[in-house]
Amino acid sequence: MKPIIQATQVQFNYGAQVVLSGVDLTIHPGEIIGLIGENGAGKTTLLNLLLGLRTVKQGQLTVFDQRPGSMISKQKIGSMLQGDLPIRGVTVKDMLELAAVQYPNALKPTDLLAELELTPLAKRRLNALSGGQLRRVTFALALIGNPDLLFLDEPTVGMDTNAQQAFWQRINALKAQGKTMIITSHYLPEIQAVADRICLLQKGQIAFQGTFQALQQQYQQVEITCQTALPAATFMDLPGVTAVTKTGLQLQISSEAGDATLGALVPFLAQLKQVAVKRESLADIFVHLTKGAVA
Ligand SMILES: Nc1ncnc2c1ncn2[C@@H]1O[C@H](COP(=O)(O)OP(=O)(O)OP(=O)(O)O)[C@@H](O)[C@H]1O
Repeated sequence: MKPIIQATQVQFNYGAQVVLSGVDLTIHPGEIIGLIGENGAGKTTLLNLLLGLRTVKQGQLTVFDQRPGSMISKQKIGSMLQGDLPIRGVTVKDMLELAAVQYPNALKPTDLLAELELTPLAKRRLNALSGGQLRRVTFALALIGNPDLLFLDEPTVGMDTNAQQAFWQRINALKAQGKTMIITSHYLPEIQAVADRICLLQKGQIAFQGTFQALQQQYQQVEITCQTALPAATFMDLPGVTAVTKTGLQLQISSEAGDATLGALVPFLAQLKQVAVKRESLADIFVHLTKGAVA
């Protein structure tokens, strides 16, 4: 399948500050990419390059086989960027109608408002919306052109819990329709749940690209808990073990090589009860990978 986005050795700098370097990225139709990284890692800059708002300094970047910012790619992309402030004096419905005329396959504003449960806000001026309401309207603006490709930069910031749930339901529905998305978020459980692939940017470089499962496999930190009468010392020297604590019968083993440690526990299994293994979440792994790295 032909990729929608192809980045080869992309580099970008603001003056002397290199913000992105050596970025290779291929995104296929229907994929959801979770773009994560610390503050200042270069996520928004990458989205700006993909939108043609900034120009690549070195390397190649194509979107729908075109240079970023071309008319064809503009008509196929919907974006929700940080600090997006549409014209604030107009009403929600008028804003959507103004936006709709720019796209050949636009959705009907009233239908979209109904689908996103925004009809009660249709006649409200944008400057009379709360922060979370404005974010939801900005999402509607990203969808109005019925885009094939969506860039969503920290989309749920400011949304209340109900709005966030409705947002992720909508994202799953869009995924089912085959839309392609790049989503950045600092709420990593959201990214873990929705992304087909994670792309971790560190100081402007891609430090990891792949499924969450592949990241978990690469990062073998696990916590094993169980009940046993065996002394803690039995487990200290097993492969991968970094710490062992025991309180009463309750044993906790920390390991940096989960598969190796679990394998070495097999001979003891008859003496271990209620064994539980907790693998690291995306948020845990992110902390380990970025700890001490200042962007
Ligand atoms: N207009 C600009 N002029 C100069 N430097 C900039 C400009 N915009 C961003 N930068 C710098 O580029 C780097 C990358 O910024 P970017 O906004 O892409 O990071 P980010 O990963 O999106 O961060 P965050 O998670 O905080 O949104 C940062 O060091 C930032 O200070």
